Amino acid sequence: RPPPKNPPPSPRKLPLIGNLHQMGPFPHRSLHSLSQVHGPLMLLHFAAAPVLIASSSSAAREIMKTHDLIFSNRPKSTIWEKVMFGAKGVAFSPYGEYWRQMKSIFVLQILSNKRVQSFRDVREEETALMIEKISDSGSDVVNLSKLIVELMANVVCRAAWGRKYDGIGGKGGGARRGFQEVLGEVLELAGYFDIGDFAPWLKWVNRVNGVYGRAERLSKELDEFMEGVVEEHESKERKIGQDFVDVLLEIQRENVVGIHLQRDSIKALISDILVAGTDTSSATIEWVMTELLKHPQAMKKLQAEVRLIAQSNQPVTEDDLDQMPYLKAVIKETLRLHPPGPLILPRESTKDVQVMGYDIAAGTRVLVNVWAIMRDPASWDEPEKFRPERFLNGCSIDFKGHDFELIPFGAGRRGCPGIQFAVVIIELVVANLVHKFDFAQPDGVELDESEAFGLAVHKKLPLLLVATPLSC
Ligand code: HEM
Repeated sequence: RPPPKNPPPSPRKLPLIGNLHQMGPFPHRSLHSLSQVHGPLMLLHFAAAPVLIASSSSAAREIMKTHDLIFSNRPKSTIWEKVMFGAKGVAFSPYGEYWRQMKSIFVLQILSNKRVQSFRDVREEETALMIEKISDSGSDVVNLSKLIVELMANVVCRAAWGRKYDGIGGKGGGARRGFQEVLGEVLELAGYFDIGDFAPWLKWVNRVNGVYGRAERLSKELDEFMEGVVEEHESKERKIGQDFVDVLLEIQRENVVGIHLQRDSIKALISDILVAGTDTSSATIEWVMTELLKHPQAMKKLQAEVRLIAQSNQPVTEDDLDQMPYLKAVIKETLRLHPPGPLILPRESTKDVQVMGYDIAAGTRVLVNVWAIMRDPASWDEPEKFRPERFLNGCSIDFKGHDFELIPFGAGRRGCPGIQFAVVIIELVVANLVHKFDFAQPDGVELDESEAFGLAVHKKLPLLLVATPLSC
């Protein structure tokens, strides 16, 4: 095919590797710097593959709204396919009828408002347990990051299959190692940059360095694990509940969506929830607490709001959350500055199309740099500052995918179906933490804000704190 006549501006590329040398360890930051020279829509090359980079809210709107249908495909991911049951879930399945049916199961059945509500007890119990662990630590240093990761894994696993992540073995009585370790490795590999997806002639690199071998081993382990979960749910002795696996098995039995839901699809959908739902939410809570520690005035203001609404000797409940506008503003501001997926998930064009007047060829990958968009001075006053107040006083900007200057959950057909599931647990955990404790850095420990890039961008170093209960 001849190259498009009017492509977007491109930084100079090198033979064979294209622009890969310009990526660095934090691609969202490198791409942001490049966009300041080449503009809000750039065409880069990762090896030979063209990759469109959108770095402004208008570019994002054209891609995820005006031409959403054309950009609703996901590019093929070899690792995701190997580990996640042939990518038969929602997140990486190609756009088409199968994806539409899986997404409708997510939106209407698994992550509907009613279903998310039904896990209220799970969220409140797990939050109370975490608060108890912190209380028990006395004046010792608490690794809050670790507690938050465990809490999120417990909440998601209890919603998915009715038990905590460490309370279940694989098929035949036990996986070879704990589920937490398996999940940790799945998350690590899911965030791996696979050069073989951009330059098939470089796939040998991942065979030699063992990444594909690891993915294949991990896929067997995950399959064994999920098979144990599904078999347990099918067993006649078990009382039918309403966790995600129960819902999926019922859809399978009753043929609700008009297709036979295969066993691998059930395992893939559950795995999608584990991968997309745990790390993103725990990273967000970590960043909220980090920003609050860095900004004592905001912490005080939030504590005052929460302590006014919730009774001092009772935990904050989900009923209380609607009366906490500052809490909601703090969470929005944190997602603006620290989106767990700074480049969201990649998209791919299915047809030739024009974006902002430039020609984009079919089959072009797309990365929307929401990190850059949400720090764009054209949309935000003092964008680098943490100022939750910007979302108060009648500001109607929300992150549900309509305001393209704030899109940490993406937008359009491929937008995140887990917003409600994520937001309610994030709000509940943060409200309970600041309600119950005053926090301080341990002596001699600086508040570190470095990032670790992966499927979700976390803090590089764990958040270590000393927690003093309110009553002291
Ligand atoms: C703070 C928490 C979360 C953030 C920031 C987040 C962000 C995102 C983003 C940016 C995308 C890509 C959207 C696009 O391409 O436009 C996405 C997709 C997705 N998310 Fe989330 N997410 C979060 C929590 C969750 C939770 C809790 C679940 C499930 C329980 C979930 C399930 C999914 C799924 C299945 C997709 C793929 C959708 C598709 O391809 O059609 N996410 N998420």
